[in-house]
Amino acid sequence: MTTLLLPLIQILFFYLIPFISISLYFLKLRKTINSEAKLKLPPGPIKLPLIGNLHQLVPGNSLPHQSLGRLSHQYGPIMLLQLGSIPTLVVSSAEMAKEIFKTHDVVFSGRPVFYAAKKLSYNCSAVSFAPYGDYWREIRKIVMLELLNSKIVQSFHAVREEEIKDLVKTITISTNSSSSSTSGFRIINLSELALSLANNVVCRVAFRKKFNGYDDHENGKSRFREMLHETQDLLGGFCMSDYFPWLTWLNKFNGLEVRLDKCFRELDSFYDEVIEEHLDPERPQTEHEDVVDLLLQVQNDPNQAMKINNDQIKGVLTDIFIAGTDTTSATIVWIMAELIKNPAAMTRAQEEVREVAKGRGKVEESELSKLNYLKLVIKEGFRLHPPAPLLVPRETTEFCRVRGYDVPSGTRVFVNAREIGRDSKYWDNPDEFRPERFLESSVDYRGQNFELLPFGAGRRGCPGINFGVVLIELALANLLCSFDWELPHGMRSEDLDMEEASGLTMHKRSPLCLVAKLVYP
Ligand code: HEM
Repeated sequence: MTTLLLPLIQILFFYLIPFISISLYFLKLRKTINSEAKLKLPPGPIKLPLIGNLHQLVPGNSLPHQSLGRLSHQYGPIMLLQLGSIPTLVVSSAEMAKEIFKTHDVVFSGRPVFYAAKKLSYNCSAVSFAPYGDYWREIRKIVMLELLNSKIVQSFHAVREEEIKDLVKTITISTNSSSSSTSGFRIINLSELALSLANNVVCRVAFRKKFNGYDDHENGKSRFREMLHETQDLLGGFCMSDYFPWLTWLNKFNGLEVRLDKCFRELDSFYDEVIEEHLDPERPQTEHEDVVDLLLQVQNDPNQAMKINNDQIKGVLTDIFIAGTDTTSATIVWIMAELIKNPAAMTRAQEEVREVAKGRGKVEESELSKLNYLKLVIKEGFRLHPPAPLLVPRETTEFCRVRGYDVPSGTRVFVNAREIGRDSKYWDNPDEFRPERFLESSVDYRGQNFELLPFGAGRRGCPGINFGVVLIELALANLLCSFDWELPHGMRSEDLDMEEASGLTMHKRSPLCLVAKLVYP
């Protein structure tokens, strides 16, 4: 019996399924070609059979936003590519971004469903991955009103201040121990410390536990760190079926499904543990509620229009971990790297924070509004290094005409925020880090000025902007207040690697390692 079944299964997997998939692909292709012939589509490069323009996305060592930026110089600020079998619109100018985020915002408010994201966001229960519609509207409203409004973000100030105090203490202890250095000063890995800071703040705000509190002591590993890292890796990695949906069956055989299942099970049991702890009536009360407390209150509130279940709570927690940690730490690192390369800006920012912190040696959250120059530094950092260079992909929900071009329903959309932030049409010497350019300008990053879009814009613009920015401001203010920063001995600022890494968030490719010298108040 088994000897008969085996060849049959082999025929099915190796011949029949690929044959059916390829036939379906060509049938769809014929239908698409027929309907495209009648449309006035945006310009774009010639497509190869089967893969379309996929080969042009990552030529050589380029990252997708860099390759797309180069293509847009050739084909214009609105271009259409075919990535695998997915029509993809790429928007690369402020004018075109305004068209899609303002004039056609509703049509452009869909999100494509990616294979890994669907599973890890509890079947798209997270705000960021939910399809445009009633569920997304309600869950976003809950997140905006109950979790991320400015009063609640402000209520977490003690967590931020404590974590930054710990960060300064860790660096101070390192600077006092000269054991591991060659020049008498210890080298600080700021990339690692900034990531720990963001993770600790988000974990304490989300469920009142330190990021390092979930350690696997037996194996000496941080269970949470590994889980978060794997989730980000899966969400940011390349998945064939996101470009060739007819190849979804491959995920069962290429190891992806197994990896995803394992990651999901770990994440899920971790969330279950956290929710159970929060439901324990014996749990000690504290002054402030955390995100899980707030979501459980929403779940039990009879006045809420939508009843949320535990999977939806877990989806929102995934939102907060994924969207709120790497983006913030990457920004802190890029800005510190730019300041070290631009000593005049560093000195000006330090003079400002030290004046505000006079005699106390630290900046408090209530004093951030006085740091005008630091705010310009942060704007300039976001312009040059938006942590999500292509934002989060959108998808058109129906047919639409943009500046005379036809954009079919279901088109995937990338907005190249990094390219727009360096467009010489809006920015003088666009590659220069020059915070003073904002002195005479009211341009801001909150989604109203389409030449600066690190948080996106429109209905689906980032709801965590206040949460992210306040941590970035407070961290930078205190790093600049407490320490003088230098490059390691013998290194020149031209040697500092400013290359970008691939992944869900645009990190600096190599960690930022600097020498810190404690400044006494
Ligand atoms: C430097 C920090 C951050 C940056 C640069 C950033 C950037 C972005 C971008 C570009 C988008 C896509 C916007 C669009 O499609 O127009 C987004 C969406 C989102 N962000 Fe952020 N983000 C940051 C911090 C945060 C934080 C701290 C949270 C939560 C605590 C958060 C939660 C979200 C959520 C839930 C969405 C999805 C919104 C939707 O689809 O309706 N973000 N973010």
